[in-house]
Amino acid sequence: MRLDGVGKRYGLRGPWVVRDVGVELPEGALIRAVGGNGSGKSTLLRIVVGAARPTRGRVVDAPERRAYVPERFAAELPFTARGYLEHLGRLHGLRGPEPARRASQLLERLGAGGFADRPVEELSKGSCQKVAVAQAFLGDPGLLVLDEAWTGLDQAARATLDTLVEERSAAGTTVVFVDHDPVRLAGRADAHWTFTDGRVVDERLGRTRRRQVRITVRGRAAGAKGLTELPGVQEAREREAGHEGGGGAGGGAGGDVVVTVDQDASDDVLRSLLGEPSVHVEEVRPV
Ligand SMILES: Nc1ncnc2c1ncn2[C@@H]1O[C@H](COP(=O)(O)OP(=O)(O)OP(=O)(O)O)[C@@H](O)[C@H]1O
Repeated sequence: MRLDGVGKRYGLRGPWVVRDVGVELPEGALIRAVGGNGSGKSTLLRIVVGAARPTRGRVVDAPERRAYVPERFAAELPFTARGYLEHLGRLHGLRGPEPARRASQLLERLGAGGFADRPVEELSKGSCQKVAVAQAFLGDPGLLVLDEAWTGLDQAARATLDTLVEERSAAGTTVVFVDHDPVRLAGRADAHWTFTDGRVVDERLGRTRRRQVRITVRGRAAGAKGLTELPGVQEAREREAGHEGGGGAGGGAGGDVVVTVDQDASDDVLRSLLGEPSVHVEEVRPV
């Protein structure tokens, strides 16, 4: 994905708050946006995620599935926290019991299980922010944009959000985030976008990501279990059942397993997967 000559002004004669921005968003990159108040970060993030249109320029090759935690979350919702997340889960393509399972799991992880059945509009600001965060992790997006998503969360939920972001990033989602804490995900970012009066300097941090390959297999009865012990395997994850393109059975029994493996070890891992009876290799692709 990339932005090409993107500019934005509000109103016909308003000042340009984003000017001629050309940046690349490589698949799976973790990008931090940095800059003073009013420098254009939120405006550009809205354009990146498709929540606003650029006045000039264009957004090229944006992934279809996108998730967003906006700077301000509209809390006047006629739903309970759980009901809202389940509803969104279905919109994200989750089927059967999956929306409920994922909603409960995310609310628990964020320490929000205790108010899952209260109306969102009655929740405290921090609790509401947990719902705002949870909704962005329901699906399996190609792009995730977080605009000060940590703000208002308690310490435990902030740490959980760090972990959720790292999980998504390891799974190949491109992530763009803004946060006031300068050490937030320190050492993890692949690039910094530094904003000054709407202009952006794209600094590649040269974090050496090892080249990796993602192998999707179906029919492995033991799910992801044991796969991370194979040399070169960085992650093995059961794809959520009921998700579009996901395996049907769930719990790993016959569902899809996505294995992320260092490229140098990928031939050996493929050989051992192909050696397993009843395993079908669905897809092999570089990350
Ligand atoms: N809907 C809007 N209508 C008019 N002007 C806007 C609107 N949204 C933002 N602006 C203006 O655009 C400029 C950039 O705002 P933006 O929110 O993108 O900056 P930011 O870097 O995210 O700031 P902060 O760190 O304070 O959140 C500011 O001058 C702001 O007042």
